Amino acid sequence: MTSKNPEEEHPSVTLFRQYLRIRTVQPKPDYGTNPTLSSILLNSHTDVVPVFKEYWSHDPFEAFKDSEGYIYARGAQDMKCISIQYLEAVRRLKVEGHQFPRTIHMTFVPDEEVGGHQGMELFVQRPEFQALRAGFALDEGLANPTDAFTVFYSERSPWWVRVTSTGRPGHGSRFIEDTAAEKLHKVVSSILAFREKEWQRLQSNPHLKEGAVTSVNLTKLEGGVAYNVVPATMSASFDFRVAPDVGLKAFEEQLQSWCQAAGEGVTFEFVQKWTQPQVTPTDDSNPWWAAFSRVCKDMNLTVEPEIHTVATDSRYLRAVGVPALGFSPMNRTPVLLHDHDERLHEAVFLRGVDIYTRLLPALASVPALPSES
Ligand SMILES: CSCC[C@H](NC=O)C(=O)O
Ligand SMILES: [Zn+2]
Ligand SMILES: [Zn+2]
Repeated sequence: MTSKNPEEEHPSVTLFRQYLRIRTVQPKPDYGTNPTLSSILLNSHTDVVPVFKEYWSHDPFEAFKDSEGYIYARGAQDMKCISIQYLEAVRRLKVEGHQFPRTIHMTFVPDEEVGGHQGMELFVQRPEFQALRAGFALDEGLANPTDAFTVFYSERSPWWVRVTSTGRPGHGSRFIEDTAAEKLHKVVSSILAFREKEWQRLQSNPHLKEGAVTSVNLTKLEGGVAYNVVPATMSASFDFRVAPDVGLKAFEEQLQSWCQAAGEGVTFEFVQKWTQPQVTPTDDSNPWWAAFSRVCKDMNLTVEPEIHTVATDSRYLRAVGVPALGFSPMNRTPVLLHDHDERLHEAVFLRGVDIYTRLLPALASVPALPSES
């Protein structure tokens, strides 16, 4: 059966034609990649967070470089640096004529900074994503002010919770009982007491890193219409970041009981709720980790494996079974993502290109996994 419409071409014919296009001409045959193996996905997001221009030393979209070599711009760390480092490393490897068994894909995705719902969350469900056959992914990490590099193997689950309290209204001059504010205050106290407990747990155990405990911040208070009117409803919004070892069902029950204990008419809703935390193993049973850490060792890089404190697109990749490491090759660099004067030293940037230039060949040469043979 033949077809005139190229879109209807039999997949075997397409494959045959793709094979014919690979120039396996002696004496320098380009044997190409091994497409039966899963690929390496280099992910970066292209969106950045807003700026408060008046607090910046330089225009945040000018990419000003000072006399010492610091480049100031929104996205300098988060994460336009990495997009270009990936491209530069791949370009170098191509110029040098390297070929690896595994294909390397790069994705430049939108929407990460507002949750990835229109970006990676959708993309991982698409046939185009399946077609990449990603076996392992690299995505963003964080800068590290010390000589070491942080690498993230998991992340906390963002739960954005809005607690709404209803109560008796009335004149602001009276002792009204069961007010919305009184009940909301109880919930706020319970949640801030929990926050304090987690903070103390982190402070008292030097082995615990920030990503390993649950954090919460009260980020919004809403309600009220006038000074002398007791409102019938008020709300408080919280940004919880739930550690990956926390039982999520029990945690939700805890939220429920804090609200119940505050009295009648206190409810909560989720504005963001991630429930599929995954951990990418960081031992040599994971061949991707073995390859990653071997390169770091060979390059004398000290690596500190941690749980990411913020939510990145890695969570969507891990949730569909693609192991991922969050890695931004920026040591000796203060963590300035989302901050004023976000900046990166050009030498650190260039060193990052060198690091990817070593990492990519190793990752793209990981031998066939048991599941691939
Ligand atoms: C909960 S979706 C928001 C994702 C965002 N990511 C980066 O900052 C974050 O606040 O962690
Ligand atoms: Zn980012
Ligand atoms: Zn960000």
